[in-house]
Amino acid sequence: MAAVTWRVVRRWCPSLPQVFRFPVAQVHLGRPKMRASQQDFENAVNQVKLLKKDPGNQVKLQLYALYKQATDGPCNVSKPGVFDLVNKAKWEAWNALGSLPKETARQNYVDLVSSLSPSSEASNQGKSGADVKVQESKDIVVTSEDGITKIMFNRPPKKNAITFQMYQDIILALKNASTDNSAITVFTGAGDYYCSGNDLTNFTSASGGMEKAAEGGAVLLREFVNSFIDFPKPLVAVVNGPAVGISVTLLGLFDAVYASDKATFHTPFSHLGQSPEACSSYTFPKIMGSAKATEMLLFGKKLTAREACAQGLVTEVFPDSTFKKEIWTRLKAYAKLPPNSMRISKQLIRKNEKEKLHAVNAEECSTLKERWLSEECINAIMSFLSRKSKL
Ligand SMILES: CCCCCC/C=C/C(=O)SCCNC(=O)CCNC(=O)[C@H](O)C(C)(C)COP(=O)(O)OP(=O)(O)OC[C@H]1O[C@@H](n2cnc3c(N)ncnc32)[C@H](O)[C@@H]1OP(=O)(O)O
Repeated sequence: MAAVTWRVVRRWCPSLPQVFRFPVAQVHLGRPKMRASQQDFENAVNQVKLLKKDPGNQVKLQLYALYKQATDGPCNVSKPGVFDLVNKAKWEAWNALGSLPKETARQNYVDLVSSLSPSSEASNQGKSGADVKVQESKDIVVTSEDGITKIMFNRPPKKNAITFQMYQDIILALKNASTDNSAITVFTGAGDYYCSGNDLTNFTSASGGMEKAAEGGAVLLREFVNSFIDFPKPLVAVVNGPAVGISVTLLGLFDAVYASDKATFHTPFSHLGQSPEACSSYTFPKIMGSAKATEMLLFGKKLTAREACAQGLVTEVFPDSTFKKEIWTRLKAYAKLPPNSMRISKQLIRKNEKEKLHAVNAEECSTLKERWLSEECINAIMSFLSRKSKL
């Protein structure tokens, strides 16, 4: 099987990868699908041979890398010489998958092949006997176009507040984006808000009592933030409007943050009887100095986009009237830069911080778990829900 894939890639990949455009594909994410079986994987390998349309060199390299990872595990061969262009590109694609588990690589391979041939997914599911209906998630919309995977909060009637399901959808979206053929990944919001933070009804509507909900929430939050800490490609936020709570704190883990001049940045944790998350207790003082971080994280000072830019949390601010046009033109140009180079540079920048970020995340989550059970927090949430308080 390896030889077949190797031949296919070699035939498809006669020169160094150029920058290829990928066709527009909209992927609605829902609950994680059943794990791909060995049979699904083998079916997908055979399906690749039958593809009528050349999917482009980027995709073929990704297929090669995932195949090798799924069958041989992490890259274990030495890097080809600098003039061995094709093999070097293949080696780099495989090596970039790091320690991705074999099962995950197998699943990603099957998903990637499914996305190339729309009818194949249904037939794969039929063959494995899994009659799993993939539930579409209307609240997180993931699209891929022009080398950019866009993950959009899509719950405008609730100002894009994040439900437990949306946290899970985002974890899955980031997992898929880390191995898809896009060069960069972008978060943005639908409607007038970027995101109003954690949905304050998450805990009150959870079955099984507050204690169980707090326990589960802390585990989910930790995994959610970890997927941002470990995300391997450039991660960009396009902040189209006000941002609150966790949607602000996460920005410290992004590689670039572009904002409309209508955006505001608000972390009202003390008002809610809570404490900072998403590593902001570490990233914010580092980005803006401890005095300014204290004003935001302890006193809940809301920043305008220009203030946030002056503090280093935002990369650049645009007039709202031209924001979308200007920013997408720019991002499309960035997405044409060599993806491996960007990924490797990000790895260098993030490498020395990772251990620290994971430790901070763990501590923030266990602190929050306690906070969610505190009287201060419960009263603040009840007050919001009974509309006595608005931020
Ligand atoms: C796994 C768990 C991880 C948890 C991590 C910890 C995260 C912490 C945080 O994110 S803390 C921040 C939480 N967010 C807030 O406190 C914001 C609360 N919302 C507001 O203060 C306001 O709604 C507003 C300022 C965002 C917008 O005000 P306004 O323009 O006047 O609109 P409405 O208030 O009428 O809102 C419209 C509609 O949306 C509902 N809504 C808005 N935000 C949230 C929210 N965060 N949670 C739940 N619901 C929200 C609001 O109730 C209205 O609903 P309705 O039309 O009344 O049904």
